[in-house]
Amino acid sequence: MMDDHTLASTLASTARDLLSRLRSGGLSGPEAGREGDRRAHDLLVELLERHRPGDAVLSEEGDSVTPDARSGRLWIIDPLDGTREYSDGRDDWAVHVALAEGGELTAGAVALSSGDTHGTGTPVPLPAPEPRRLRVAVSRSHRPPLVDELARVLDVQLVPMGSAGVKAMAVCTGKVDAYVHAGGQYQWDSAAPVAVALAAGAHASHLDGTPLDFRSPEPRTEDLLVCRPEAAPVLLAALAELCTTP
Ligand SMILES: Nc1ncnc2c1ncn2[C@@H]1O[C@H](COP(=O)(O)O)[C@@H](OP(=O)(O)O)[C@H]1O
Ligand SMILES: [Mg+2]
Repeated sequence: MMDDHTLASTLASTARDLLSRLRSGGLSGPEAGREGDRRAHDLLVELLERHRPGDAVLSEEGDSVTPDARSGRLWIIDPLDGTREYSDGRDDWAVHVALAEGGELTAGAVALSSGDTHGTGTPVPLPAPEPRRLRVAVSRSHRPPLVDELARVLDVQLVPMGSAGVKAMAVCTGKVDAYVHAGGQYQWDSAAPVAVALAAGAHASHLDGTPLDFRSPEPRTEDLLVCRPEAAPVLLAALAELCTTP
């Protein structure tokens, strides 16, 4: 039997490959987003039923889960993160598969459109820091005003891109130093990216530094910081200042 880390990576890669085939088969625009979301969800649910029949699943495209499921083994999946970018024919989309046990993230994988899959089974440590202006990944289409404020007070370079998984993996590969989001998101947007980033040695928390909660029955979350560990103190201090300044 595959262990949970291997299963998360295999499932994410399999759904990513399906999504890539759908698009290269000519699907585009809003129909690509709708079909991609649905087909990737159906595939992941079917594979989880086959490989982990006793486990619960929380998916962006599925139903809510019971409190019992929250205290046991719960797969938190986003079959297509960055649906807008996928529909637009861009490459900044990803598949997220994470496992939470009693609310603790214990495995996860993010499959990128490039063919790379980052997983907790084979975590790659963050590359050495580079002496440069801090780079912060930010949503293209849900850009929080707070990050423009952050760029002003800290003189950071903002790098817009789609998908929470793509942004968190950009921290893991050293393309950027941080990913900052505010204004809302869901547990399926952050669970796998956070599991992989933590395994690679990154910092992940709310913008006020409090831990993320994947046991909460409310799937909506407020904000997210994923960053290189040495960047966390300066970012958290600046964010605390901005959040208390009227
Ligand atoms: N303010 C907000 N409210 C709800 N969801 C949000 C949000 N901002 C971002 N998201 C979700 O977070 C994911 C990453 O967003 P972005 O690409 O803008 O960084 C997207 O998931 P989906 O593409 O799975 O819907 C998006 O819908
Ligand atoms: Mg998403």
